[in-house]
Amino acid sequence: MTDKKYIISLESLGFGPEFEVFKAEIGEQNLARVIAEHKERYIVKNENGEYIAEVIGNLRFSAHSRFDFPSVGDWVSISVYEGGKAFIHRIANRKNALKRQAVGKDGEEQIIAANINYAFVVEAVNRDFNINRFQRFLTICYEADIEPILILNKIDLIGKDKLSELSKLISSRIPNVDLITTSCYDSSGISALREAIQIGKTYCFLGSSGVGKSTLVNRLSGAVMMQTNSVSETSDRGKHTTSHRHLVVLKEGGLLIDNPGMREVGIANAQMGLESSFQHITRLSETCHFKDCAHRHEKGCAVLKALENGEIGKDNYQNYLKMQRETEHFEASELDRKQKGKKLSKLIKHVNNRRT
Ligand SMILES: Nc1nc2c(ncn2[C@@H]2O[C@H](COP(=O)(O)OP(=O)(O)OP(=O)(O)O)[C@@H](O)[C@H]2O)c(=O)[nH]1
Ligand SMILES: [Zn+2]
Repeated sequence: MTDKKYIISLESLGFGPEFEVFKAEIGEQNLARVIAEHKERYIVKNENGEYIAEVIGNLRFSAHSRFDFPSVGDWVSISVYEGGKAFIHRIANRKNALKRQAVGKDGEEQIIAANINYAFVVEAVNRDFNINRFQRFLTICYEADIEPILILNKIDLIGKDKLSELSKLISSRIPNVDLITTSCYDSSGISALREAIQIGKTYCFLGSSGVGKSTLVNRLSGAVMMQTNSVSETSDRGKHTTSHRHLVVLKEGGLLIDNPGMREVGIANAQMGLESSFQHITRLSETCHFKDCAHRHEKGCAVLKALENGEIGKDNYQNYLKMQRETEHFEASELDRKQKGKKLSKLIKHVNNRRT
């Protein structure tokens, strides 16, 4: 066990009523949250401190996929043994999970983090600013049932006029989602951001590479209660052990997950999220002549009509189609994967039958 002086409650680690049953089943003393993941080693934390943990054989053997392994943010049942080490026995049902498609394996999903309340979706104001990407990340949030908050960062790079122009654009395209404008350089908006963070809630940062996610996390955790440095004290691999995903517990409450590798986030099976992030288009599509209208060239398409009369922007429409295609592609490749799996198992049966 390490860092005894940082004793905190389960609630401040994000524990909520949805995990009460799990807690009752395993006993409070065995409950912990996964705060870091590195290969197959984890750091788990509870009221007593932090432990380096690995999954027990049973869990490993019964696992069907990556989903059955712990990920950052999971609540787990542990048993502690000597030297601040623990075994992970079970994972509580996830409230939600942020997923991405594994690199190179078409269609297969990986869990990035679990049990998240809010996502800070970050875009920077420089030349790369892209409202479609904002919307793309929103789609991911809605699909995962994570409430988004928009951050427009690096506002030190532009003047007041440009900022108000961008803010207007964002609030017209994405109404009903809070927007915080920040600069890590001159600190503007950082206190507003800090105020938006609630005690015991888990936040992840989404946004493409270079928008300033890590810088923002560092700014917020300037008074970090506890980075997960305890691993480096006990492991032989030094500080870099924690370079993977981890959950930072802020001194003033609130839990942050920085997400390196969010670059490859794709729209995995996000039909539902797509519908909520393009509410206007979805509402229109209910009045299309054909029920399965793809809004591309169909007769009586309400979306195309709205596009024609300027009710929806061309940009918005094209972005919608692009994400639609991606979703379809994902669904198709997943189906393909399942069919291949079936074919393979048939083949194996066939071979086995011939042997006997
Ligand atoms: N001008 C300006 N630069 C910033 C600001 N915030 C971050 N940067 C710079 O932007 C660059 C990228 O910042 P990071 O925090 O590494 O970006 P990231 O989103 O974490 O990127 P990945 O880790 O690749 O996903 C760094 O050089 C930062 O110093 C800001 O508010 N203003
Ligand atoms: Zn249509």
